Amino acid sequence: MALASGVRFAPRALLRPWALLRGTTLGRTEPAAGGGGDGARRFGSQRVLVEPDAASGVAVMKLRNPPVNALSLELLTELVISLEKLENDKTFRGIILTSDCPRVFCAGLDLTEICGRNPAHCAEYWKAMQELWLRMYLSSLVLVAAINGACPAGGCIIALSCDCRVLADNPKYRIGLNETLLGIIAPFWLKDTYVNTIGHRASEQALQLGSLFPPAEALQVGLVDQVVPEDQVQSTALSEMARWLAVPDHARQLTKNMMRKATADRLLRQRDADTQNFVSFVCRDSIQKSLQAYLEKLRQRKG
Ligand SMILES: CC/C=C\C/C=C\C/C=C\CC/C=C/CC(=O)SCCNC(=O)CCNC(=O)[C@H](O)C(C)(C)COP(=O)(O)OP(=O)(O)OC[C@H]1O[C@@H](n2cnc3c(N)ncnc32)[C@H](O)[C@@H]1OP(=O)(O)O
Repeated sequence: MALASGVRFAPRALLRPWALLRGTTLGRTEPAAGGGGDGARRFGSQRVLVEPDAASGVAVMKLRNPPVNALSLELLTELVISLEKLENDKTFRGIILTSDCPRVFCAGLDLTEICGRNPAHCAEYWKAMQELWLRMYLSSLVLVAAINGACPAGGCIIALSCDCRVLADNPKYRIGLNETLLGIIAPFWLKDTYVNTIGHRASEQALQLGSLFPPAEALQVGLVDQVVPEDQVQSTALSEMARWLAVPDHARQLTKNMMRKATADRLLRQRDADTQNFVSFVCRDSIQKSLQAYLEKLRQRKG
């Protein structure tokens, strides 16, 4: 997205996301329940519901990939497209990101995308993950995460890519990077995002231990900015948004860029190497075995 200074803020898509979406409903616009004018029209895709409010310049973007909003390739792609659409529409200055699935904000990577898949698929998947992170982390819009459910691993990264996080006060809604408990390792740009948010020492501990923080601890360590009763998450996110939108866009955007560019550039410089690392790591027999075992455990603990 172009800034007043002419600096291009978010990297252009290196993917060809449209190709994935043939036959989906992306781009369809429908009236919101009880809505009337343009400002109340929804658009979106199968897995991302966008409720734009032109009057306030704020859109609510809801993840709806049941049961747990796992980041499938399709969800990643649809998120990038929806974000780009809002960024290209000068009406919008902010997005509230939340979940349409009960009790889960986002379960992180869709493990079925990297279990028993060939290297080419894993590479395509990881590039889509990189793309979403880059787009969100550098977005010129204000992004507020209204975290209304569990938020492990990749879910936490989605939340950390936002400018501000409001978490519902429910002990089951834990947030953090638990990769080590799955026998995998957070890549450097997830680690950098963590360090940028909660500092080096806290990240060192939390990453090695694979800590998932309940709300009070998440607030204490600085992973989230507010913890509020569940029925106040949306209204609090809107109040936070108002606070951020009170700042002139150009000053806030340039400051955000100043704070985040070095971290994003680090990935941009070594994107291919990062993809190769990921693919060779997750395709190892031993890693495939632990991912399979973890998925099996998730499936069995149901009911
Ligand atoms: C030397 C090193 C060099 C280089 C390193 C390079 C790269 C590094 C490598 C890898 C880094 C990769 C980064 C990974 C980040 C991630 O995001 S990994 C994913 C981690 N996610 C989790 O651990 C969450 C797991 N899920 C849960 O804990 C719970 O499901 C949750 C609390 C979210 C919700 O609980 P509940 O409501 O009770 O739901 P269920 O547990 O019953 O689940 C319902 C069905 O959903 C399936 N499912 C859950 N999570 C996932 C998932 N992440 N992917 C796919 N599927 C998932 C679950 O199996 C149930 O399915 P079923 O209905 O039984 O078929």
